[in-house]
Amino acid sequence: MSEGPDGGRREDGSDADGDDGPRIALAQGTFDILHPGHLHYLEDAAARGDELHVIVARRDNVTHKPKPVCPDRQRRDMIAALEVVDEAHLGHPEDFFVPVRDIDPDVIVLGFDQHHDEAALADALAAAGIDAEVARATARDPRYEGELLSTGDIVDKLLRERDRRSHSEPE
Ligand SMILES: Cc1cc2nc3c(=O)[nH]c(=O)nc-3n(C[C@H](O)[C@H](O)[C@H](O)COP(=O)(O)O)c2cc1C
Ligand SMILES: Nc1ncnc2c1ncn2[C@@H]1O[C@H](COP(=O)(O)OP(=O)(O)OP(=O)(O)O)[C@@H](O)[C@H]1O
Repeated sequence: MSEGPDGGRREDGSDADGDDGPRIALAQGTFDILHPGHLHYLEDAAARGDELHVIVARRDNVTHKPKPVCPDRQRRDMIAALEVVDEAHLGHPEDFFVPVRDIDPDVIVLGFDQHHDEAALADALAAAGIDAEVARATARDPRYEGELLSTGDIVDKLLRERDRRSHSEPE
């Protein structure tokens, strides 16, 4: 499951796979309109390895909530530009494990509210012959009045403001 303070390295310094290469952490998500909650998640994930790779969900695969407004490549490019991210990957159209095999992570870090179940994911990884721990990041709590820590909240506020303006402007 999770890792120790040194990110799960063994006495000999090797990582979960027993090799001496960098310990790879993997995060994933939609990342439509970036906000401090995303940064918190990615910093939490990055702290669990030497390198952070991120899979950005393809729009067509986002079926559990409203689809992102920003195009796939734009969302990937924004994640790739973050200092804390070593590499951002646009997810596979059909097989979620294709990029996982390419990245070969030591730990897959789920977001604090991500709808994936750790145990189910661990079982699916084992069944696919993928050797990676599964961990869950913490949530960022609001640090100041009005901080927007959800893409959905940002969109809702934008729509409310636009609606208010359109009703207050003279005909
Ligand atoms: C291990 C793992 C691999 C994934 N691989 C892909 C993928 O290849 N393509 C994709 O479109 N989504 C992939 N996803 C799904 C999305 O990245 C993300 O988990 C899902 O859309 C929920 O994102 P949200 O927390 O931003 O709502 C993967 C998720 C996990 C946990
Ligand atoms: N406030 C937050 N604190 C920590 N992690 C967060 C926070 N908000 C989002 N995340 C994480 O960022 C990842 C990407 O989330 P996503 O792109 O769905 O953003 P979101 O703001 O949660 O979107 P939505 O509001 O549409 O659900 C997920 O793993 C999610 O858990």
